[in-house]
Amino acid sequence: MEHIKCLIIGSGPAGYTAAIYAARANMAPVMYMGLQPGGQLTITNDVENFPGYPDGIMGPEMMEDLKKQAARFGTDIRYGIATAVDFSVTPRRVTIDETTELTADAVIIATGASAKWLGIPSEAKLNGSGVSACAVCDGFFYRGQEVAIVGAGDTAAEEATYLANLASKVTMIVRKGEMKASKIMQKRVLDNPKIEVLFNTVTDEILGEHSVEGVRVKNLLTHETKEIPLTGFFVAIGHEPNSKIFQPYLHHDEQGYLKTIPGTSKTNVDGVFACGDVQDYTYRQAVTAAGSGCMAALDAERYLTAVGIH
Ligand SMILES: Cc1cc2nc3c(=O)[nH]c(=O)nc-3n(C[C@H](O)[C@H](O)[C@H](O)COP(=O)(O)OP(=O)(O)OC[C@H]3O[C@@H](n4cnc5c(N)ncnc54)[C@H](O)[C@@H]3O)c2cc1C
Repeated sequence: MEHIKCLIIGSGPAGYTAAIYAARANMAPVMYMGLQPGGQLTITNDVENFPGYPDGIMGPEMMEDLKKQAARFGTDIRYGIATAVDFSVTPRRVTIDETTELTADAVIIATGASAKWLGIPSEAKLNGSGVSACAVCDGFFYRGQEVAIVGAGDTAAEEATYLANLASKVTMIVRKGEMKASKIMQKRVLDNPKIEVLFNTVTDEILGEHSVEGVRVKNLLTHETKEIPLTGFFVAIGHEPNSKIFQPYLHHDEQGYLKTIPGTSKTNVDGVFACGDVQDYTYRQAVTAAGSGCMAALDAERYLTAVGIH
């Protein structure tokens, strides 16, 4: 069975940053990239808020740069998905693609979180062309334009308020007769003159051939449909952290986000570290993921030194 000193699971900004630091610290990191090599940024176009790119950069290109940088220092980057773990034994045991067993002295989990989508065909067709699951990332592109946001929780309410600072009008589409968001967030939305909330309403179809031109919504009480012209369509119905296989061993919240000791990347299991969106319900940005990837590599290096593994 192969033994690895530092195993990194996931190849988003968190995983690659951890790999750069781990490789430069002589930790011989091995990375498994998972189903989505490069992570969430490979499904977006312009990234304009990652420091160091004054003219912005395409998401896939930025992830290719990160990959090259991690490889340059010797990271062993492999295709494969971690399908099972056993963190009750030392060294920690990980199964790749249900067949390959390996052991690792330190494990860095950087498996990210996946946005939940409505699942309608027009949403998939226009994803990245006006459809987005990240208001903080993409709201800027719709300055002075009309947008819609779907969702009813705190994140949707927060993102609607964020969008209202940029867009000329925000239509918030809420399936039920009330929001799930906290009372204070609801009030903030309802008091905002730039936000119109459509209760008991669902998205029938996002309109447009090559980019979003509008949305057709349906009122569930009256069954009436109407078309609203707009250019941006945001989905804020939640994220699912990719943490299922780790949950039997690692502390997590009710949504599955892994818990780390505040101010560190340490989980409740020695030698197992978590970074990026899989442990971050709050910020979920590339730069915060990268920052926590750096923390995970440094925490792993100090752990290996402390237990005498060189
Ligand atoms: C449409 C969109 C646009 C965005 N735009 C921006 C932006 O402009 N600026 C910004 O800062 N942020 C943006 N974000 C958010 C940003 O993409 C995330 O915060 C960031 O990618 C999180 O990085 P991560 O490394 O934690 O995880 P991810 O990028 O989610 O990567 C997770 C990695 O883990 C792998 N993985 C998962 N499970 C397994 C497994 N079992 N075994 C092995 N590997 C596994 C996946 O294959 C993937 O490589 C955007 C997000 C979306 C969806």
